[in-house]
Amino acid sequence: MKEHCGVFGAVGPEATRLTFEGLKLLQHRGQESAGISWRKGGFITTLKGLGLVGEALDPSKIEESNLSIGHVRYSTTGSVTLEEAQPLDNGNISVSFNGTITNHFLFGRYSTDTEFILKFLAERISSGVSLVDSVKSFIDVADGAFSLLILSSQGEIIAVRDPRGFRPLVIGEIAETKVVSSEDSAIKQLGGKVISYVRPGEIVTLRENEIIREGISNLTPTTCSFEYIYFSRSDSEIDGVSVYASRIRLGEVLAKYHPANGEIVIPVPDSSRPIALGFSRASGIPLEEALVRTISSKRSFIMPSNERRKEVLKEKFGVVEWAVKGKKVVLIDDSIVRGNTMRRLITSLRDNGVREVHVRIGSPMIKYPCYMGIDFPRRSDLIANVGDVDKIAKEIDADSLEYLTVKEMEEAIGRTTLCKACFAGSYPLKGRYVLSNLESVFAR
Ligand SMILES: O=P(O)(O)OC[C@H]1O[C@H](OP(=O)(O)OP(=O)(O)O)[C@H](O)[C@@H]1O
Ligand SMILES: NC(=O)CC[C@H](N)C(=O)O
Ligand code: SF4
Ligand SMILES: [Mg+2]
Repeated sequence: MKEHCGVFGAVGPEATRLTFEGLKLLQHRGQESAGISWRKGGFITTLKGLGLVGEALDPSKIEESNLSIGHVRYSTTGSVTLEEAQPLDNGNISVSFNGTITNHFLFGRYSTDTEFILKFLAERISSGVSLVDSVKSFIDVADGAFSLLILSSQGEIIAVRDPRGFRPLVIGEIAETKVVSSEDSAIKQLGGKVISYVRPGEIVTLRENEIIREGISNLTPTTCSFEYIYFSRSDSEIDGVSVYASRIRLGEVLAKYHPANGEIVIPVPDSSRPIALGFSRASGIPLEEALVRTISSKRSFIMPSNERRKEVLKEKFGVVEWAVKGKKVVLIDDSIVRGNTMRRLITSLRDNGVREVHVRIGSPMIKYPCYMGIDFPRRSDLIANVGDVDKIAKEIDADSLEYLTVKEMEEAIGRTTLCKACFAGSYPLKGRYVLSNLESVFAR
């Protein structure tokens, strides 16, 4: 799957430096491109590049400013080009966003949903509507997921979270500077503190001397379960719920309802580590770090094509033969999407003399596409499509395979206000869409 993106913004002293540092701490959310916009003398400048933050942005080209937003991208629309990288600016406003505008195609032909947002707002503003009111009419018409930052040449940043709160967004402060970030771990690691998680539907205006918060949605939030399962960093809290604690509990609940007859528990690094730890503690089966992740490897799931995903996986894992040879192992991952990771790992484990592989997954089976910020837009891409659990087990060559149920996942995360569309098929969207139409609109 391709997924999310990360957004970071700052108002106050050292805004651009903090944005640059913040983006590095959100790198797990997007690895295709990175960009920063800042305001100097009433003008907006944007610097963008392809690749990781360190490759894409030369810090010596970033000017000092007290108003800045940034982005790390994992595309869900369009392609991986510099033009489509974010932030996207028109000289007047600059837009940086995490999510997918599910209905953007109903408003015209845009290369990305970000372009739609920018043009929608620009059109309202040019007809005399204020930025905040333009944002309000955007919220009225847009469907889907958006944690969105808008930097204005007038000297403010507006931060908005969609009315269902699909993606995380948090405001905080680092010394004198007000910041907004996809995840609170970035704020805390930079020495700052959280002011508040942005509430679903809320519009926050950040200026040097004030924060104005308005508008809250009365819809039940449906925050993406995958933020807890895979996407966010373990040291983040989403809306006050610890991602690490959720992952530990996913493992404990997995051990409780889906025990496995193995001699060691092996995590698939990185994101399943706390899940495997929870499973190991609850089951009493010792944990072995028998898969070693190549230090330079990227997240495979957020690569833009299946070829690139497989390339990443080829170099990603080594197996500690000493730890696994002759053993029955319980292999824990947070999710199976296309099955690339599992296929590859089980083959490697067997090549290293493993006797039995029992796979336990810390999420329910992914059967439906996502159009709310994560990039698995076609049913045919999902391994769940090959049939029932036994067929999938056969496909990945596992001796046994079990997933959590949706209820068990909710029990573990400790939150029922979650989106579960990719597991259950019912989409918490405003509009009703025919799945096969969305599949062709979002096919890339
Ligand atoms: O079934 P698949 O299509 O292979 O996708 C699922 C895998 O992708 C993710 O890992 P990823 O490599 O993206 O990142 P991680 O190192 O953070 O776990 C996820 O944690 C699974 O391991
Ligand atoms: N993952 C995301 O949040 C992607 C943002 C936006 N839909 C894009 O394609 O650039
Ligand atoms: S469909 Fe799945 S991946 Fe997409 S927002 Fe909902 S829970 Fe998250
Ligand atoms: Mg993984």
